[in-house]
Amino acid sequence: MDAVEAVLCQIEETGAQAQLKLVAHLSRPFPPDFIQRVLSVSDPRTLCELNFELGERFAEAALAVIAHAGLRPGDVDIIGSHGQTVAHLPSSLSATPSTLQIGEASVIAERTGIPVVSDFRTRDMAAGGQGAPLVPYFDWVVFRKPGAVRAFQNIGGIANVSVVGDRLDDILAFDTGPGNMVLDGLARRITQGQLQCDLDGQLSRQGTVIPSILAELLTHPFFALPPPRSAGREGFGEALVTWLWEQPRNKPEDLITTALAFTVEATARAYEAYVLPRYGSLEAVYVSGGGSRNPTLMERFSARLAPLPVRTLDALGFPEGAKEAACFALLAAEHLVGTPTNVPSATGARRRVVLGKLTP
Ligand SMILES: Nc1ncnc2c1ncn2[C@@H]1O[C@H](COP(=O)(O)OP(=O)(O)OP(=O)(O)O)[C@@H](O)[C@H]1O
Ligand SMILES: CC(=O)N[C@H]1[C@@H]2OC[C@@H](O2)[C@@H](O)[C@@H]1O[C@H](C)C(=O)O
Repeated sequence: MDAVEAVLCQIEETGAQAQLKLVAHLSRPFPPDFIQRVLSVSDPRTLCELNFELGERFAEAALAVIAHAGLRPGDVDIIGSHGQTVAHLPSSLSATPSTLQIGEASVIAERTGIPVVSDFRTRDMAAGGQGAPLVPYFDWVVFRKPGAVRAFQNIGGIANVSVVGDRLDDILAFDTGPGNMVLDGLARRITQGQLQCDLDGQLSRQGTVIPSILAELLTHPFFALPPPRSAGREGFGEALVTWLWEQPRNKPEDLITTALAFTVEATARAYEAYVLPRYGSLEAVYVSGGGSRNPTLMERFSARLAPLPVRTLDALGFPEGAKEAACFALLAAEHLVGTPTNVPSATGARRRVVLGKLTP
């Protein structure tokens, strides 16, 4: 931990015949404050174990879906694994833009015998981008319709939109803001852990919106950022849920109804600010992600965007819940042939780059 040793070697031949010549060597010390920061990472053991545990879970899921299709691992060329985002810090949140997805690809490759492409976001970020959203390339390849402009709205933990016309370099895509993250946190608190989310919209349907809290939520600094922009748990996670929960004298059902209105309003305002001024009108908005399974959310989002048609992605014959995983299957396949799959107009990267890392 004191320094980084850098060597340049010339290596001829391979295996037992390999011959290594040391060409140069430098030792570059770390500054003391950097060493202190590395030493102070608060819970490296949990992070280390979770990386491998997630790898096991992802491997089991991959083997299960292959079996479900009536295939064997040997029939599959490549696995694309997005991983679990544990931190996402674009330039708006950190002087060291960075992002971390875990779920060890070596474990997946070892358990399945299939090569894995993983860690898709880092190269885009290294090229000056946000590292997100990455789904626009997939939306354009799979769902574009000649002559039409379609919006693809994901409502996951975070919500993001891709607006797709004929040309890849003309895509507008960005994170609109909160999806289900705030709702999930409140649902857990309201039901003392009985429900992990606002299941089927049953909690948010019972309350009324608290206008003063909604107005305060909409002053969140994320909304002042123009696209390209991306969000995460850092802005819309537990800290925000705690703030909401601690607002005095409110009924729990009114708080969750207000949180749902927050997602609806933040998303609709993103269309009004950036999408509609640029495109005029859209063929339709196709919604995917868990939020599309919340009827209260879908009703209020459709009503807010009317007369724009709002449908679930299933209307195009593609199951909405499968979209993000399918996206990373496509990005993994394109990694193998060297196709750049980030969309600089969406992420803000300086250039198009090949995404992902290959674990053979
Ligand atoms: N039946 C349902 N009723 C209400 N909410 C639901 C329902 N099913 C799923 N959800 C919500 O959807 C969320 C998961 O959505 P999804 O799987 O699209 O997100 P993710 O992919 O994990 O997040 P992200 O898209 O931000 O990466 C759950 O946390 C939950 O809040
Ligand atoms: C850092 C990260 O994991 N971001 C996710 C998250 O979930 C939705 C939204 O925020 C989006 O930007 C992204 O996922 C999709 C798949 C994307 O990159 O397009």
